[in-house]
Amino acid sequence: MTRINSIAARQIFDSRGLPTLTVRLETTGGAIAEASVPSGASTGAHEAVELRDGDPKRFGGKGVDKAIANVNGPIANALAGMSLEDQAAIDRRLIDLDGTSNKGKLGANAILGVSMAAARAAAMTVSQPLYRHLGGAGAVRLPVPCMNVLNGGKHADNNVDFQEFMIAPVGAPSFAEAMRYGAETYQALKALLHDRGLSTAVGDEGGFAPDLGSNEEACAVIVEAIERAGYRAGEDIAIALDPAASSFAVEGGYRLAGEGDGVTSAKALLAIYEDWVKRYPIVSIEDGFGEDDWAGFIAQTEAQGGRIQIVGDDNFVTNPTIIKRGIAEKVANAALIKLNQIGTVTETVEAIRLCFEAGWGAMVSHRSGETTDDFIADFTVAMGTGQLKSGAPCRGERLAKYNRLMAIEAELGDRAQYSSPFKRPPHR
Ligand SMILES: O=C(O)[C@@H](CO)OP(=O)(O)O
Ligand SMILES: [Mg+2]
Repeated sequence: MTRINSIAARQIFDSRGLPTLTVRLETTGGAIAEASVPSGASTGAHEAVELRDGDPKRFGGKGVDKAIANVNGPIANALAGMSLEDQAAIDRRLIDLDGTSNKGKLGANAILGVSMAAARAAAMTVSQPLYRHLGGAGAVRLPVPCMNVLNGGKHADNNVDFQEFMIAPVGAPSFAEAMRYGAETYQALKALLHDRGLSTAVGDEGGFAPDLGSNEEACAVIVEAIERAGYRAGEDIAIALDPAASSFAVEGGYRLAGEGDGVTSAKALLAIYEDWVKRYPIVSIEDGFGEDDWAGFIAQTEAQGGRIQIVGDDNFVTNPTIIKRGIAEKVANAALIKLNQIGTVTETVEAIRLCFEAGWGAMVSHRSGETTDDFIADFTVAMGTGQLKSGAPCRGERLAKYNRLMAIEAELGDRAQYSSPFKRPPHR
C-alpha cells in the first residue's frame, strides 16, 4: 500500500500576480505529485476561508505564509503515513484537523492544495490518468467549454456591469472542434471590436473588456462575432452569462451603470433577462441575482428554469449543505462547482452528486485568479458534468485546462463523447 511520505508547500504567483501556494506531496514509493490553488475576486460570503496573512507590508496583506506554514507544520504531521487509497479519509482528517465549519483555522487554500495533491498522487500510484482514477472506466464525457470572451464587473475596468459573457459551442462534434469554434469566434470578436474602434485589451479571464453603450451590446457583438466566424448563433454556438449580480446588488435592488444607473428592482432585472433570452441564444444564466436574493433566484427559476439553465454560484459556494437547501427550495436548476469554495475534493464530489440526484446541472469552474494547474480538466471528465468554464481561449492559465481536455479527448479516441447538457436555445 502506498502511503504519504512527505508534504511541503511553497509560494507561487497566480495570474493576477498575487501570491498563492503550490503543494508537493511525495509518496513512500517515491512518486511526486503537485497541485496549485486558485483564488477568486467575486467571492461568495459563505465560501470556505482563503487564509491570507494580512500584513500590509507584504503583498498588500495578500501573503500566504500562514497557509504555507499550516501545510508544512500541522497538516504534514497529521497526514504522514496515511494511505493514499482512501481520498475521503484524507479529506476527513483535514476537515477534523481544521475543526471549524469554514476551514478558517488552517485555511481552505492550504487544505485544498493537499487534498488535490493527494488525489493526483493516488492516481500516479496506480498508473492511471487522474480522470480515470477519479471517475472510473466510464469517465469518457468531455465538457462543453464555456469560454468567457467578454469581461466586465469586478474582472475588468470597463463600464460593462455583467461579469462574464461566454460562448458555448453546443453544436460542435467534439471537444477539439468546440475549441476551434471558440477560438475562431474569439479572433472574429477581436477584429470586430478593433474595426469599431473599441478596445481589445483583456480582463482577468482573457475576454475582451471594451467600454460599450449598454450591457446588451455585449450579447449583440458576440452574436455578430459568431456569424462573422462562419457559425450559426444558437445552433453551433450558444451564449452563457454570469452577471455575478452580487457585485451590483444594492439596497432595494441592483445598480446597473449600463442601464442608466438608477436602482433596478429584482423584477425589472428578471424582465431584462427574459427579453434577452427571447432575442439571443442564451442557454445558461449564473448568478443572475445576488447571493442573498433567493427570492429573485426562485422567481427566475420558476419563470425560465424550464427553458434555460439557472446556475447558483455565490449563493451555493459549492457547499453540499447549502446546495441541499437550494434544491429543496427550487432556487436554481444547476450549481457552479469550484473546488476552492469548499476546500476538499471529497466535498466537491458530494456537491456534484447532490446536483445529479436532483436532476440539476453542474458546471465546473476555474477562478479569476488562476495558476497553470489543470486539475479541473481531469476532474470535469471524471465527474461527467458535460460543462466547464475556464475563461477565454487565450492566456496560459486558462488554456492549461482546455489543452489538457484536448489531450484527454485524444487519449480516449473513439470512446470520447461530446454532447451539450443544455436545452436548445429558446430564442427565435
Ligand atoms: O464568478 C465566477 O464564477 C468566478 C469565475 O469566473 O469569478 P471569481 O473567481 O472572481 O469568483
Ligand atoms: Mg460566478
